[in-house]
Amino acid sequence: MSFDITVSGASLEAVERIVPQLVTDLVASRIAGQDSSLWGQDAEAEAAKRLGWTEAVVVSDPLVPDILALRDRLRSAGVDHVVLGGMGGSSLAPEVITRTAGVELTILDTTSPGQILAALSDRLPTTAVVISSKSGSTVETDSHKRVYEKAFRDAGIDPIERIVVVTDPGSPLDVSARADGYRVFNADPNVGGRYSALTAFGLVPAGLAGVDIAALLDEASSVAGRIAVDQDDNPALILGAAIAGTRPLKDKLGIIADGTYIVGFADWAEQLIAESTGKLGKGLLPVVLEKDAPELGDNLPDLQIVRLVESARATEEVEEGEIEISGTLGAQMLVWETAIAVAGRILGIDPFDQPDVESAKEATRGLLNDRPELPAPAFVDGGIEARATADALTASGSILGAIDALLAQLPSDGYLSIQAYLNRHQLAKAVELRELLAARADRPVTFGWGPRFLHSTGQFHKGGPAVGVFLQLTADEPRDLEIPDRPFTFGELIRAQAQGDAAVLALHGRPVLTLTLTEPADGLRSLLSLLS
Ligand SMILES: O=P(O)(O)OC[C@H]1O[C@H](O)[C@H](O)[C@@H](O)[C@@H]1O
Repeated sequence: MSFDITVSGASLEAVERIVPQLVTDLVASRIAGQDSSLWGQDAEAEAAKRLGWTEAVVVSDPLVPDILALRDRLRSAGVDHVVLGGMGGSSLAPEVITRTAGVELTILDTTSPGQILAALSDRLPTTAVVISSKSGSTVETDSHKRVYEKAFRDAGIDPIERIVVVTDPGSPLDVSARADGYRVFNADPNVGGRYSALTAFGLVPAGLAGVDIAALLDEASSVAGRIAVDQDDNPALILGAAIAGTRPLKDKLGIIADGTYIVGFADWAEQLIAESTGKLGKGLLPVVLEKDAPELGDNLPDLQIVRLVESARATEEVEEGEIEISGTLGAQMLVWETAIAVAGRILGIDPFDQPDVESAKEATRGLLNDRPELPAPAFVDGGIEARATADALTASGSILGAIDALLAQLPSDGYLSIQAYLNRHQLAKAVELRELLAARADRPVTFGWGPRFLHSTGQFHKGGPAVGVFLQLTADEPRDLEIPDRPFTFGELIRAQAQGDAAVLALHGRPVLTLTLTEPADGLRSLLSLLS
């Protein structure tokens, strides 16, 4: 078992209709051969520098001994804890890889001051930090590096001994880290962030944390031959057609872990699917669902279920209308990457760009420069401040009324996105809002931690079909944290990120309700009880 897929219902019909054409067009072998003309003329220049992932397994192989040697050196220096600072493609793959292997890796893909302070005070004397950024210019990751450099120095530890950098050759981070004497791993610059799982970005943090990364590459390698051939049973062609070819298009992909040994696969797949396809008003929205999610009982015509099952089950009868997939983690990563490239061709979009991500970053920068006063809340109810992009949303003067007014804006093909700019560890229960609101909305509901999701599903929210409504949760965190040599703190940054994204969503005509928990723990408790 390296990878199995079974399709039924509308997705089976799509596979039967589309795969023969994909075979005739030699799509599989052309992807494997890095043919950049597959997505049309407008996409060709970008695709020409974004197809390196097709040979990632071979290119990455020589990295493995270097990573393992560094792991041994750090361990013999007493390191027993690895932290990763990185966003999007630079953290999501290491997350699923280490969670699946049951190996500890502390991931900082946040700007929550409380969450970062907690990491800084956790085993600092025996900690190594991986700073990962392809572009080498991501503000969150640069800030993680700055605070850890200071913390190590303050503790009398030379940061050069403890910080490892992963970046593309020639990036600003590559240049400065090499000049400072850090250990740097470079990755193939012809691979985009969300396609970088099997490159240094997935392998360095996971390998240093203790995962058997050679085995992961072997898993991917075992499926590489099958996905490169122009045949009807090529699993990447089947998956691409099944998710992107249904008629009418079922453009919400409900991904359910149901027996797979992989922990958190959908968190990784979310970025690959949403950021690759969500543009030009089109795209596939990944919705991470539990086995008993309210959406499953709603018989939603635009929801395609993808069930990740254990190996034996994939060969049994598939649940009507669903796609069932099994496979090892390495194999799944490579098949999904290829399938999304195939889906891009079917949908008529460039799967390798992310034209709308920059807009939220720009808005954030503008707010940090200009420092406008936060507008007064429309109302405060039980310690929760409410602000919205339209007065009608807050006219009721109550939290429940405002949430219902937001849900009333949902079109029949819409979705609700919950965006929690919160301390993920302290307020972990915020994820429970998803089930409660899905039961209330009768439409698909997604949940993302901010600012993490901005580098993942954020592209879809702005570039995909304009049918989303947005619930932002922010908090007045009790402690803030300076970012060394920066004119703003983490607290100011996370606030500007939420405000900046809301402003851009509003420019796209989308409704946004922002609830600020002035006492975070109490506020979340009362929100959960209000909705229960
Ligand atoms: O690895 P970095 O260059 O820091 O980028 C991290 C993330 O940043 C952006 O938001 C991109 O849209 C993502 O695709 C990328 O994974």
